[in-house]
Amino acid sequence: RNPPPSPGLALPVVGHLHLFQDNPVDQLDTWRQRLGNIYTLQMGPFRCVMLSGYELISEALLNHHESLLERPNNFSHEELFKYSGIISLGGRKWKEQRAFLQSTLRSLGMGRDVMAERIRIEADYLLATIDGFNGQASDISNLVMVCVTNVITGVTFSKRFDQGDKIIVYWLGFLKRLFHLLGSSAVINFFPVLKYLPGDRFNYKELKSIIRQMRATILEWTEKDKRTINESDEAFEDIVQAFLTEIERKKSQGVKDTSLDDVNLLSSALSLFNAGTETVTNTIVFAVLYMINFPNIQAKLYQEIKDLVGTDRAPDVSDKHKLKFLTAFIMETQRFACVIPLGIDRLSTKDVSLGGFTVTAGTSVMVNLDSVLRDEKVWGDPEVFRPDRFLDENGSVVAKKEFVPFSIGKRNCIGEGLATMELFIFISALVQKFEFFPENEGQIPSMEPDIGFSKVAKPFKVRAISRMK
Ligand code: HEM
Repeated sequence: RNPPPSPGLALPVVGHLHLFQDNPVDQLDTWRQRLGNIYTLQMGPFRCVMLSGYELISEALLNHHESLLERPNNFSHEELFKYSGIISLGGRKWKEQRAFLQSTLRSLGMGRDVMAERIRIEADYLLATIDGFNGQASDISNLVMVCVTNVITGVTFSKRFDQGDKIIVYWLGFLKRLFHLLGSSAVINFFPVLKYLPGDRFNYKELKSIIRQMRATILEWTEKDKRTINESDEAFEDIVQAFLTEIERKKSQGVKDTSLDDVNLLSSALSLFNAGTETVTNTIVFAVLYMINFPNIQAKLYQEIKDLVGTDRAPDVSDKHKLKFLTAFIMETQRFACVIPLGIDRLSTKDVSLGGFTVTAGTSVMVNLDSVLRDEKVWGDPEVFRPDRFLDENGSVVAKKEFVPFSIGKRNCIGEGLATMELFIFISALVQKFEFFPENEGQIPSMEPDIGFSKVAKPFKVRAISRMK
């Protein structure tokens, strides 16, 4: 069968888990250098194959996509999400759910002016709140997350919240804790028996309780009883309205085998929050961190906006083609930060031949996006933060195929269009309005991230001095 090589002896019960060092992403890179772009890891009873480098990842996700569209049978997808919602569904139901959400997001304006307007309102709120700090050093990550969350609550439920709102304070607590716990409880994916230990050493019980509370909140936000559903409606103000209408249509057509039901409504709404808030928030926070680390780059970003847009109005999406250095800066921020380093795990449903090896059916397949975004052969100096790498000699933006923060193929990020718009509007607004400094002069906060399921900047405070006063 020619299985991909493994990094060493797989011990009974634990497999290769004992070989992991503190920083898992660095560890995977070390194995890649020794074993090549494809290798096997035995994680408890589960066989995983790790793919690195653009060639192999694109071969898997573009050429063999039909065999790699499912999610593995692990604790996160099975027990927490009960194989429901866009992230955890597989097969025909996933296809139905994805097509429905994609077309609903499009009809709600993803990539168009109406969506830009929604984001603009949140960007204005962000600027006004930061301005209110009057240059006092503060950690802005929670505030950014409120604004980014409001974009999703707007699209999903037509709701928005102010920073001090009790419900949003709770919600952010859930979201932040959820991402932390998805990292610390990941070991249960490979050793399900650990969840039966007394106490809650691996945060299994807490994680389940948080998901339960998030589902209850989402159910409340849908305001199902207060909505009037009309099956013939074609225009909707939010995803919930579109979803409930489709549920009614399916019912009246007598369709039973469908993913458009109440369970998937809650789970897909939860999926959009889980996938669409941390990622965008972290990227914006990293952008501010990099601006503090590289004042020359910050000055150049401001100068570009000042020269090409001015300071009387905020930059909008139609300015993007002019703001080439800013666009390159955002791309370099995404490359350098790589907030979802290992994508979301897949399951091979057939034997797949990859890189000269056989990945047998039933194997978990992980794609190491970090290995592509930091590949020395592609970028030359991947450890250097250099936005200019995305500009050619005429100053035009170069879109390299290896720029893959949203992954590739049929199951790539469904929110790419929305995220790209959010990053442009939020970051350009911040650059135009403020000059950012470290909390204490001369003490630059570290760019080294905390690594769990996602990469997060270590907490830092920033002084934002308004350029408009
Ligand atoms: C900078 C921001 C973002 C990054 C870097 C990012 C990255 C990713 C990555 C790497 C995947 C895994 C794709 C794969 O399995 O191959 C993914 C999936 C997904 N993302 Fe994003 N994402 C971002 C923002 C968003 C936003 C704003 C939304 C909400 C609209 C969103 C919704 C999703 C969903 C629902 C999936 C699962 C898709 C599926 O299973 O079919 N993401 N994202």
